[in-house]
Amino acid sequence: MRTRVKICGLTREQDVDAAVAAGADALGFVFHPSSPRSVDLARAAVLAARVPAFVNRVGLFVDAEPALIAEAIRRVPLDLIQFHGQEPPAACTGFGRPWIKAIAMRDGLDVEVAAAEYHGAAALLLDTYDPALAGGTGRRFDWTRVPPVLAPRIILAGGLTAENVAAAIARVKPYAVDVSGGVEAAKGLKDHRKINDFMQGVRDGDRRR
Ligand SMILES: O=C(O)c1ccccc1NCC(=O)[C@H](O)[C@H](O)COP(=O)(O)O
Repeated sequence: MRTRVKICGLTREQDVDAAVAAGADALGFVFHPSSPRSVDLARAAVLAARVPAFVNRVGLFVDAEPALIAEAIRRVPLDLIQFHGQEPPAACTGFGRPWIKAIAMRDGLDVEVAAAEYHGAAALLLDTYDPALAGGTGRRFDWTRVPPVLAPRIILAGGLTAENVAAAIARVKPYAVDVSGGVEAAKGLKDHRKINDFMQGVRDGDRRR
């Protein structure tokens, strides 16, 4: 199976185009005001409109008001919603879109229990826990904590780069990988060479799955 790739935190037209050209399967737009990668709805609508068919547009929220999520769906062509905060399962449904739940890999977390709790999710995005940041930490977690039985539902995130993504794929065999900081020149500004190198790393990983 080919590992899918989501590139998150896009803020510029040229970065959207570069990610699509490199073969990304999904692009993430961060609607979390305190993120350095945050975009407002008008900007996201412009960026999302550039994305061709068969590439998914993902709107990322952190404990957002339902009214804001509903407005984003009205104004921005979003294919999926990513919940990246403390949202309980009931808060993730009812928006008329498939959804991804991000799970912070804090010490002691039982991933299988979390997966059962969020059984309605299209996928679970496992990300590094940081008490000060909701996401985009740029740091990896211990990949051996991912139960192999869940791998087909997992989007692996946290500190992935062109240098480590092949090993991550060989170890975890996730459905998809998610990257933000590992393909950036600065926060919110993607480096197109890093994007291409990352995609090559994914292909290398797929040969080792
Ligand atoms: O990217 C952010 O700034 C961010 C802020 C708040 C919540 C989530 C955020 N990003 C979520 C993502 O999906 C990132 O791609 C994921 O956390 C991995 O980031 P990185 O470790 O930089 O690759």
